[in-house]
Amino acid sequence: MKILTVADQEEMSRRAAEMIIDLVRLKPSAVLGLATGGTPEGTYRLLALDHRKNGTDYREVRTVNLDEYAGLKPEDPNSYHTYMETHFFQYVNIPSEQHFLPDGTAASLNEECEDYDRLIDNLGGVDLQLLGIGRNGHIGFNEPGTAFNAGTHVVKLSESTRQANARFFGSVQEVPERAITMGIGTILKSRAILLLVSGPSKAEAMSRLLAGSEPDSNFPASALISHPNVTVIADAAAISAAKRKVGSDA
Ligand SMILES: O=P(O)(O)OC[C@H]1O[C@](O)(CO)[C@@H](O)[C@@H]1O
Repeated sequence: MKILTVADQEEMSRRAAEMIIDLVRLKPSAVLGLATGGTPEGTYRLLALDHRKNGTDYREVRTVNLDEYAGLKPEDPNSYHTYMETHFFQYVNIPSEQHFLPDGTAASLNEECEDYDRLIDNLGGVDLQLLGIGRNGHIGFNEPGTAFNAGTHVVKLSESTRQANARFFGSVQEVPERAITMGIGTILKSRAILLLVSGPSKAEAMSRLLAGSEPDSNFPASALISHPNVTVIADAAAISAAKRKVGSDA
């Protein structure tokens, strides 16, 4: 796992956008695994800017998102379908039939999960998976305790995740209790993984990544240790808060 420390969230976003642009230029039909949440918003903004200014071409790109809330229709303002449209898809030229997200309203969520893993395989697998990290170390919506070989599945969201995401909804009660997420096993099949970590709220998770602990299912991001091609871009705020945490725990 390669850990790059950068000055701030803007530099983190710029480095991440550069990696994605380089990949798309090298492999125009790349399969991009995409993430939601606050962390990647700057990266999407810079990709949109680059597309407008430099014309990076996304016509052949396919995208698969990590997760979606159960029960939210694609057009719901809080769905991850809407997030992706708002922050990225509307600004670049990926044909809409090449955007894939799990359907949180499918009649059978379990079948939807199986279909989603099949879809990713049929696309030839993910070339680069973008990830954020939850305060408890979750990746996608894989909460602590998830098996590292799990495929796409339905999860019950932890209280801390619902609290953290309440800022996007009116209140914590409105945050759905369940979601569909790519499993850690699905994520680990990606050929390359780019994990973005920003801000002091990620101190606990970042300190565990820095410690390079053994894979532990209670800390989902530790699954990434076993993957041969993981880059972590962390801003100084996350790194220094993590180091302070290690110091105060010692
Ligand atoms: O980037 P944020 O908003 O801090 O969220 C971190 C992680 O939590 C999630 O939003 C899920 O709770 C992930 O999609 C994201 O990677």
